[in-house]
Amino acid sequence: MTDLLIATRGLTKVYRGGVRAVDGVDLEVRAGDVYGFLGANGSGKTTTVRMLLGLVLATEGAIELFGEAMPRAGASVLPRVGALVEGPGAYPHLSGRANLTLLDSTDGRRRRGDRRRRVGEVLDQVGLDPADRRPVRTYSLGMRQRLGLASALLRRPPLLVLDEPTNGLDPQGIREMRELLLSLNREGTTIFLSSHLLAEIEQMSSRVGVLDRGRLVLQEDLATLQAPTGLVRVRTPDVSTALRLLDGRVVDRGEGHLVVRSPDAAALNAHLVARDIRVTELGPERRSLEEIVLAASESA
Ligand SMILES: Nc1ncnc2c1ncn2[C@@H]1O[C@H](COP(=O)(O)OP(=O)(O)OP(=O)(O)O)[C@@H](O)[C@H]1O
Repeated sequence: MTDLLIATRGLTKVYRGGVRAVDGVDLEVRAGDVYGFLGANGSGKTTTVRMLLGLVLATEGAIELFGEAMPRAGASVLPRVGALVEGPGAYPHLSGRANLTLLDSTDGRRRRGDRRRRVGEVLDQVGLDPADRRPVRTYSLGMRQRLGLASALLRRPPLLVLDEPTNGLDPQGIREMRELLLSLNREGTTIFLSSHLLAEIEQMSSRVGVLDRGRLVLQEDLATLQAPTGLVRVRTPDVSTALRLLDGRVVDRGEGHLVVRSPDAAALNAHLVARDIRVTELGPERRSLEEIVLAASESA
């Protein structure tokens, strides 16, 4: 499991009272991934994230972060992991800046002289005003979420583990968070993020894991999942002429469009245009993540 930044085998959590919140999960997160961990409310995402970070003890199974067994290797591994878990903790009577300064001072390996600059940089990065002196208790949920991310970034960790990072953010805040995470990923940070929002995972992730009632029902690269299906969607005002021409290859038709079996969209386009069929739009069909997730959950 060593070339993976996060690897679990048979990870299971049974809470007291018998709730099997996580059931035999094998995660594989590679360096450079934006791994979208998708699941409905209550499917076990938070429990999994907490086990990865050593905050909840697994009932069964193994966890490795950076190839080292958790929670045993926590002291050497966790400084390399930036985490944002539900309800980021901060001192409510202090400003965001003061909270981060305090946090930075607990890390003995950090140079004191750089602290001001370091703290200013991460505040800036997450879109909080470094000059803001208001106490955290006056912060909105979105501002607290940003502060939580700033704390996670303070050590410039190569791996971020984020539980629902866009919780409480407005659409503009969600977009900023997405752009920030993608830019960190481009610079080399591996990101594991949980979400119950399909669209969010579809827009951000290179790899997807889907949790359904505690079980991992799907884990695959998004590009593989959304590879062309061998079908091409054609939009044209000349549906009936096109239908006659493509007889036998049309698998579906609708108002102003056809779905055609064809391995080569460009060749199909040339064929239609050569027969004077007006094409307003044409492209390979890809399954949406929603369709993929529904199919995986149904067959599990
Ligand atoms: N401390 C606990 N004791 C008992 N059961 C728990 C505990 N924490 C979570 N559970 C149960 O475990 C299951 C999974 O919960 P978990 O919070 O991990 O899911 P989730 O996917 O993160 O959901 P959400 O998106 O709502 O946070 C749920 O049935 C929940 O009620």
